[in-house]
Amino acid sequence: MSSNGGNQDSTGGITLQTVRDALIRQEDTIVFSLIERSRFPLNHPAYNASMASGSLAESVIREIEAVYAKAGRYENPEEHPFFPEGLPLPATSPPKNETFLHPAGISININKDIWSLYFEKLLPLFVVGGDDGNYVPTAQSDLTSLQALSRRIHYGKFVAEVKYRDAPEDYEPAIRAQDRNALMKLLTFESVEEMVKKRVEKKAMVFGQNVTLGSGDGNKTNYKIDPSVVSRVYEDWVIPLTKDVEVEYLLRRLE
Ligand SMILES: O=C(O)C(=O)C[C@]1(C(=O)O)C=C[C@@H](O)C=C1
Repeated sequence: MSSNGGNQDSTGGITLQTVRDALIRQEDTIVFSLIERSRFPLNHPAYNASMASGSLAESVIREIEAVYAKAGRYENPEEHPFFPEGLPLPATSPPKNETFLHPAGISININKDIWSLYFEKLLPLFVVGGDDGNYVPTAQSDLTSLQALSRRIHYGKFVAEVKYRDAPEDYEPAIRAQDRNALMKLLTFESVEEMVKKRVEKKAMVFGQNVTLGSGDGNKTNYKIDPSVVSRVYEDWVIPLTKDVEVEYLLRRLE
């Protein structure tokens, strides 16, 4: 819980409200990162797998992740690499903090799905077509967005752990039966999802409005990315994938 101001010990202080607050704070990072990415056109050659070792985006991100791995970034249970295979070990061993999460769920990593979804479905929704040749800054911007989305989606582990600890008697029968549908039902709060979708749409309006000093065009509101697209990104992918992580985590909660 380090990135959002909640440095807790193994159990202390983490509640459904604090994990939801962390998700709300992460919305800011996601919305800003998508706005920043929209500065560049699609720049398809950056992620078209035409290079021997995959796309330019992939090779840049692999190198950056290797540096991060050496620095110990992925020792934090909130961080998940996109290319975990063959990463170097941390140069110095970080202090071993006891984690809040159940050990069997820590290794869940759905970044491969997030990666293909991001490039195939999400980018074309809010980025204009075209090619301005800025491939490396584009790849860097993609990584920032991907990490923000990945952190939020994998945060489902923390949400699931809190929900389980709050009511183990509700979750245990479904976990023992390995019943995904029952778990999905138990962890779903539709009214919360509605609020999330509305709030991210509003954030996209506030953070992405074009600011001018002239008084003449005050009623011509113009956003850097379409706020309804941000809401849709949450509705169609961010929330469902967070819930998938929650279910996967809970299925392993009694191992
Ligand atoms: O806040 C929760 O309870 C969550 O599990 C997070 C979340 C979300 O992804 O925003 C997912 C499932 C719930 O239905 C509501 C919201």
